[in-house]
This record gives sequence, structure tokens and C-alpha cells, in this order.
Amino acid sequence: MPTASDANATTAGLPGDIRRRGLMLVLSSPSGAGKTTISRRMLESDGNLSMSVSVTTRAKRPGEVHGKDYFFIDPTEFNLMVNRRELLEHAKVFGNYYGTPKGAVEEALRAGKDVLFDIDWQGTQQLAESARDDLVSIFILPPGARELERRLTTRAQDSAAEIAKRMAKANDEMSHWSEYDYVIVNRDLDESVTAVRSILQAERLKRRRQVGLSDFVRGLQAGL
Ligand SMILES: Nc1ncnc2c1ncn2[C@@H]1O[C@H](COP(=O)(O)OP(=O)(O)OP(=O)(O)O)[C@@H](O)[C@H]1O
Ligand SMILES: Nc1nc2c(ncn2[C@@H]2O[C@H](COP(=O)(O)O)[C@@H](O)[C@H]2O)c(=O)[nH]1
Repeated sequence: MPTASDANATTAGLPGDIRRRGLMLVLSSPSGAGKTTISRRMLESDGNLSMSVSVTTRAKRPGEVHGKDYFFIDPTEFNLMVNRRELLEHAKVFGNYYGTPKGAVEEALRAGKDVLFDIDWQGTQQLAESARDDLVSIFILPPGARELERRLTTRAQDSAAEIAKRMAKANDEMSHWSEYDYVIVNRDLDESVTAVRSILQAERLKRRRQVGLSDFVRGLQAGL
């Protein structure tokens, strides 16, 4: 993983030209709580944020685009990527395999860009083990169980059996909420997006992420 020393310049949210290293912003939740919707809104409004596009062995849903929503690959190709250590993390979720390709994330972080992840608790634990300092994790809770089911149903992209499987797994996913840095109950979408933006802004300003701060302060002091 890139470290503070190889972070490039980025000024998003910072005064002047203070260099900052990119961070990994993870959203997890039970299926249907709203991660994808919140992620899209974040990407629309933040030019310094890019999405990590996962590989998956699950079938493409109507409207999904290869390379944008996921890279849809077969299990053989997935295993090859695991064996070649090309994934930052990977997990089996709802009977399919998902993983985060290393290359694009490392390139973005090196360029001082922040990367947004829509991954489950297993993947988040793996990122915490390999790069805790660069990780900011948010758990999204639905406002209620019936509302979660309603969202999965009205999304109209999964079969009744698939929705039942995801509802049955919701408890398991939710039991990991306390492992996350932040927790948001996604009642009102606008409020949830504002909360995620606030977290990102505050995390960007963390002293340890502003790797150019010492030089900046030295320059200030020299001028006194
Ligand atoms: N705050 C909200 N109020 C009402 N509906 C919402 C809200 N947030 C998201 N939704 C709707 O809920 C449905 C599920 O949202 P979304 O696909 O973003 O969930 P997800 O957490 O990404 O699910 P998955 O893990 O299966 O990918 C969508 O139809 C979305 O429009
Ligand atoms: N550990 C990982 N989990 C991932 C990744 N990409 C997606 N996911 C999670 O899978 C479920 C189901 O997603 P869906 O698109 O089939 O609805 C959801 O919880 C995602 O967060 C990944 O690369 N690694």
C-alpha cells in the first residue's frame, strides 16, 4: 500500500498547497440500506473522490455496466486474481465472490485521491488489517426492518428468493456495526449524504494526513 512518503499533492479541503495523502472511505450495510445510492451522490459532488470498482462472480443486474458497476468475471478468473495477489481484499457474499482490485486503488491513493468502497464487513476487516491508517469506515443502518425489505423490493432488481436471502443475512451483517468508525441511520437520503460529506471533510483535515503540514508551518515561521 502507498504510504505517507509517496503521497502526491492534493489540496482538496485544505488551505494553500499542503500535500495530503489519499484515504479509503468504506461504506458497509445490510443489502438495501442505501450504500450505492449514497455513493453515487458523493461521487457527483466530490471531484477528489473516485469509486473502487470491484470484481464479482455474480450475474449482472439489468442496467449494470461492466467496468462501471463491477467487473463481472467468472470464478476461474477470480481465483487467478486471488492467487496472483491482485486483490486488496476479497470475500464470499450471498454465495458469490467479490474483491477489490489493487492497482486502481493504489494509483488513486498515490495521486492523492480519496477512494470510496462499497464492500461488506469481511472486506473492511481485511483493509483494517493491511492499511488501518488510511481507512475511514462508515456503517449505514436502515431505519427499520420493514423499510429495508421495502427498499430491496422497490429496487426491483432481485428475485423474491434473492431478497429473502438478503433479508435473512441482514442480521449477520448488522452485527458488525460496532467495528466501524462511524454509524449513520439512513432515514433521509439528503441528511445521510450530508453526514458522509462531513465525515470525509473532517478526516481529510486530520493532522497525520496532511503530510505537507510541517513544510507549510516552517514556511510560515520563516516569514515571522
Ligand atoms: N434514505 C432513503 N430513503 C428511501 N429510499 C432509499 C434511501 N436510500 C436508498 N433508498 C433506496 O433503497 C434501495 C436500495 O438502495 P441501494 O441499492 O443504494 O442499497 P445498497 O445498500 O447499495 O444495497 P446492496 O448492498 O444490495 O448493493 C434503492 O431503490 C434506493 O433508491
Ligand atoms: N468484501 C467485499 N464486498 C463487496 C465487494 N463489492 C461489493 N461487496 C458487497 O457485496 C454485497 C452485495 O452487493 P450487490 O452489488 O450484489 O448487491 C454488498 O454488501 C456489497 O457491499 C468487494 O469488492 N468486496
